[in-house]
Formats: sequence, C-alpha cells, structure tokens
Amino acid sequence: MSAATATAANTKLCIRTKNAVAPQNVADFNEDEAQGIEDEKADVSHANISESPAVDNVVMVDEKDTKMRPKKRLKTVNDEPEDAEMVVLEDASEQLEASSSRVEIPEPLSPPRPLPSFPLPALPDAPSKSVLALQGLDQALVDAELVDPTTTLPIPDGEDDGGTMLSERTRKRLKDLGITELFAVQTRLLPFLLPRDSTQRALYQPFDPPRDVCISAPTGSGKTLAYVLPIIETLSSRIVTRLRALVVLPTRDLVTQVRETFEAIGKGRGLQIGTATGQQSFSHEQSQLIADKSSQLKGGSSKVDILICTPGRLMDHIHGTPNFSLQHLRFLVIDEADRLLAQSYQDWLVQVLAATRPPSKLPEPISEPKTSCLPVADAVAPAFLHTLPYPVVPTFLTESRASSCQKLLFSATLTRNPGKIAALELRNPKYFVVQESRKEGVVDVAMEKFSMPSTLTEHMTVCESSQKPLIFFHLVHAHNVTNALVFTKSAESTVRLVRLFEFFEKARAKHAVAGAGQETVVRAYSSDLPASERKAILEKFKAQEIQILVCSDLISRGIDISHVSHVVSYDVPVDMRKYVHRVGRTARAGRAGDAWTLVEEQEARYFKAMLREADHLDKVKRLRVGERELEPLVPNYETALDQLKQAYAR
Ligand SMILES: Nc1ncnc2c1ncn2[C@@H]1O[C@H](COP(=O)(O)OP(=O)(O)OP(=O)(O)O)[C@@H](O)[C@H]1O
Repeated sequence: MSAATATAANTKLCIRTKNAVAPQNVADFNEDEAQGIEDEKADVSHANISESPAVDNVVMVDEKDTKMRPKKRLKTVNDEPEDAEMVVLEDASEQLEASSSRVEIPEPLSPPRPLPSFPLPALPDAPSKSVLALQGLDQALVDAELVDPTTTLPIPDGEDDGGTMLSERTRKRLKDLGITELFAVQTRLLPFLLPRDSTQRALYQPFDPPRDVCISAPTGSGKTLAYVLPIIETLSSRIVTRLRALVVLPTRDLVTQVRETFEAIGKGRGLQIGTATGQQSFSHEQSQLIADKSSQLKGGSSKVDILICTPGRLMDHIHGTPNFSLQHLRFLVIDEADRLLAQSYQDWLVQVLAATRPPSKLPEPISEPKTSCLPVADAVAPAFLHTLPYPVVPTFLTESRASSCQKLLFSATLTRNPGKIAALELRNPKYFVVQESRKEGVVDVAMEKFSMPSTLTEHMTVCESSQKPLIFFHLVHAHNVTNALVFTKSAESTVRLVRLFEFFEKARAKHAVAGAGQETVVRAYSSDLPASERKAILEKFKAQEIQILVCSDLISRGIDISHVSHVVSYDVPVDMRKYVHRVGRTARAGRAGDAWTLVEEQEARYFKAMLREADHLDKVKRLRVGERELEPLVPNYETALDQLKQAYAR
C-alpha cells in the first residue's frame, strides 16, 4: 500500500508492523477479538504482499469494532515499540473496492453470552448451642450415667450389706458417725468401685486393670465419702504398707479436711495416712513418708498407705525423695479436678501419670551380674517386674504391663474440655453425672450448666457501688445474716471490708440501747495470713466464735463447714464456676442455705448474662433495698467511713 487515505464515513485503522510477529498485546484481547484480528491480519497481509512487499503485517479493523474494544487496547497498541506504525486510511471505501475481491469483511462480534448464574449466597441454619456443645465431646461423657440426686440407700446393720457393698465394720463405723444412708453419688459409685467379685477388688490387677471414673455432682453432695469409703475398704486387705492411694487437692485446707474424713472412716483399720503440703520442712515430710531412705529399693519404700497432698509438694517428693514410688498405686484421686487440671503446677499431671506407668523400655538383658551386690528387688509391683535387671523369660505373665492404678476424678463443675480429658489418659472411663431429671443430662455438662443443691435459695441485689457496704450491713442486721462466708475479690478487699465492718459495729454498739443485741464478730481469711493463723481462724469460725468470715476465693472450693447458713458474694464472681463453688459452701448435705450476691449497677448486665447462659437466672431472686431501709444505718456508716479513712491515713 503506497499511501493512506480515508473518508469520514468509513474510517479504518490499519496497524502495520515491521515484524511478522503479531503485537504482543493482541494476544491479550479476549478470545473472539484475538481470533478476529488474527484472521484479518492474515487476509490483509495476503492482500498486500503483492502490492507492497515491504509491509510485513497489516491489521485492518472496522471503526465500529474498535469502539467495542476497551480503550486500553488502543492505547496499548499506541504504546507498542517504535517499529509499529499506525496509519489511518481516510478513504477506506476505495480501498475496500480495490480489495473487495480478496478481503473478507469480518463478521460482527457475536453478542456476549450471559454468564452462568450461581445461587444467591444464603446463611445456612446455625446449629443450636446444644449441638455445638456436643461437638468433639468425649464419647464416655456422652454415654454418662445420670444419677437422680434424690436417690438414697439406707445402710443396714448386720451381715446383709443392703447393696451398699460395705463391710459390716465400715457400716458400723458410719453409724457411729451418724451416717445412716448413702447419698446419691455414693449409691452409684460404691457398687462400681467395690464389685462383689473379689478379684476386682484386688490391689493389683495387671491383666484386667480397672476402669477410670469421672464424677460430676453438686457441691455438698458427699463426693468425699464416695471415694474415701471404697479406698478404705479396698486397702484394708493389704498386708504390707505401700503407697496405694494418692489424693491430690488444690489447697492445704482441703488436704487437712480430707485427711480428717479418712481418719474418721478408717479408724481401727491400721491404714497409715500421710499428708504433703509443704507446711512442714521437706526433710520432716520425707521422714513421715519414707521408711528407708538409704538404699535404692526397686519397689520403693513407704510409711503410708494413703497420701493426701497438693500437687506442688507432690512434685518435690517425686523428684527429691529417694524410694518415693507410685508404682503400687491402686487409686489416684483428683478432687476438684477442673481446678487442678486448669493449672499446670510444673506439669504435675504428666509426671504423676509417668510415675504410675510401667516403663516400656526393658533394661539391657544381662548374662551375669556385674557386681556381687544386686539392687534390692523389694516387692516390685507386678507391672514393673520387667524393670528388674535379671534375665527375663517371656511368659504370659510378663505379657501385660498395665498399671493397676484407677483414676477417680471429682468435681461439681467437671471440665468438658476434650484436651484436658485426653491429658488424663483415662482407661475406658465411666462417667457419673448427678443431676435433676428435668435437666438435659450430658448436654448440660457439655454446656457447663451445673447442678446446684436443691436446698439452696439465691438472691441478688443491684446497687450503686458506693452503697455496697451499707447494703451489706443492712443484710447482716435486717436479714440476720450470720454464720456467713463473705467472698470478696482480693485479699486486700477482705481486710478493708472487715475493718469497715468493725468500725461500723463499734459505732452501732455505742448508739444502741442497752440489750439491743451483741456485736457481730467478723474476721478476714485470706492467703495473706500465715497458715497457723488461718487454721486458728477456721477453728473459731467452726466453733461459731466468729459469725462472719470475710474471705477471698481461697476457700470457695471444697471447704465443708456444716453450719454455714449464708454465703454473700460481696464482689461478684468472675465466672459461673466460681459462683457455683462459692454458693456451694452453704446448703450442704441436704441442709437449707441462702446465697446473696451484691451486684454493682455496671456489673448487672454481665452478671445476669452469665446466669442466663447457665440457665440459672430464674433461680436467683432479685431483692430491692430502698433508701428508707438504709437511712437508719447511715450515721453509723459515716462514722465508720471516717474512722477507716483515718486508719489508712496513719
Ligand atoms: N451419706 C451421708 N450422710 C450424711 N452426711 C453425709 C453423707 N455423705 C456426706 N455427708 C456429709 O455431707 C457434707 C458434704 O460432703 P462433701 O464435703 O463430701 O461434699 P462434696 O460433694 O465434696 O462438696 P464440694 O463439691 O463442695 O467439695 C459433709 O459434711 C459430709 O460429712
């Protein structure tokens, strides 16, 4: 083509390149476009080869076609390297006429096909909370046996045990202690742990080890006796003292309490009971627990049959006490299991489980003893026999190396956390859940809707934070709140509240008419106090010399003081578990009890939401205290406040 001409009506673009290669950008067009242009290129270049051999490649495009293309494309073409030229042919009709015999007019592009349509996005139905709660749940928990909390079983005299599975001697002991019937949790657990078949009560069961047990039962429902009785009954058959039962508890106070129960039930059975809490020096504890510290005994050495301890001190003995061995354990009790599992205490659980488990690695077989003095194989547990450095002749007796240790887990707020449960390495576990029949069984445990004692009444009072002390004093006097445990959020708050209350009581006594009632004795109880002082305070409270004990959550779990008639949460508990354990210090063993929670206005929403989540809001009655009821207390309260300010200023 020698020149470019164009008419206004029929303008065409002609893209000319020196190379035979199509411009790279053409390949970027959509498929139809690219194909169309390729066809055109081919046709036009054929048409022009004869007229102008210098032109290597020409692309002709209808203007209307270019309109359909994105502008970007034209721009891209213009941006081609300098060797690409664009020529506008003014009179394309002439050219068309000239080449009509050779150039095919391209077909107009077919209209774009509609895109395939997809269904509109929609939210699937959300699974219910109960369905979600059951996700990933331990199958043994799903298959839990539900126990009606009203179930009881009378404890008969004489030879017939009446289904309690208890020996006559133990039944007599219970009667002496004033216990005439078994509570619900005991009625199910005793037959499970004390089967009639005596082989299943054996101290060692390496071929058919016992199943582990998890128990969820409300506060004050008698869980302690539910494990103390089977342990005493089973261990009473022992001849040699070995460490056969280990009870792990979260606090020293609980260790003391559980020890008392073991001593009361096991009286006269000859079983040795020891504790390890760190209250005494380590060497003193060692001398209490271990008979022989000098030589390395493969079977360990123990002065006690039953050890009750806190996890920290247990670790110290596992690592630092020679001949302290857990290989003979028949029972491992983890009371307040959810609390203990929540805290790692130097990985205490992993280490305890490892100490009960027979090592899988056998010692190197030795043909002849290297020394004349062999380690003393003093009563090694059957599952550990293979660890002796003697030639082992495999027989069916050496095949099974399972530990005979049965794990028993207890809590009023048992964890559902599959990870935590897996860490326990439970053996074919059996769950018992003591729960009212109207509830939803395992789903409730899974959703952490814990059962409460049926004899408990609950109240909440919403108030301004500045009025909280005044309302507390009002409760004490107007609702006769005595024999009460009052929970605050910290050790420091307990001290402050006690001082304010003491000043208030003094001011009140000063202005009271003669004989208008005695001063209420109130004391603080928290981890800030030395252990001996705490013990003395608790004794005084049990003896009712102290009417109100203001405490931190240190004793919110497990502590059993029968005469506690009121529990006041002066500061709201942080979660439902804490609430359950706090209020559970009253209404124990079928007695009546009353729980009060003082809720600051800004906390009310959270607190109610917490109760609602646990399906418990309707159980907590709301109590309003009017200004008129508080008015008479105000002068003494203001005096007390002034005195407190002065005391802290000093
Ligand atoms: N069969 C029974 N008859 C009478 N009293 C019992 C019986 N079993 C237990 N008790 C008493 O019930 C009280 C509460 O028992 P225990 O302390 O074992 O409760 P718990 O379930 O462990 O509570 P928590 O979850 O708060 O630790 C104790 O004083 C105990 O002596």
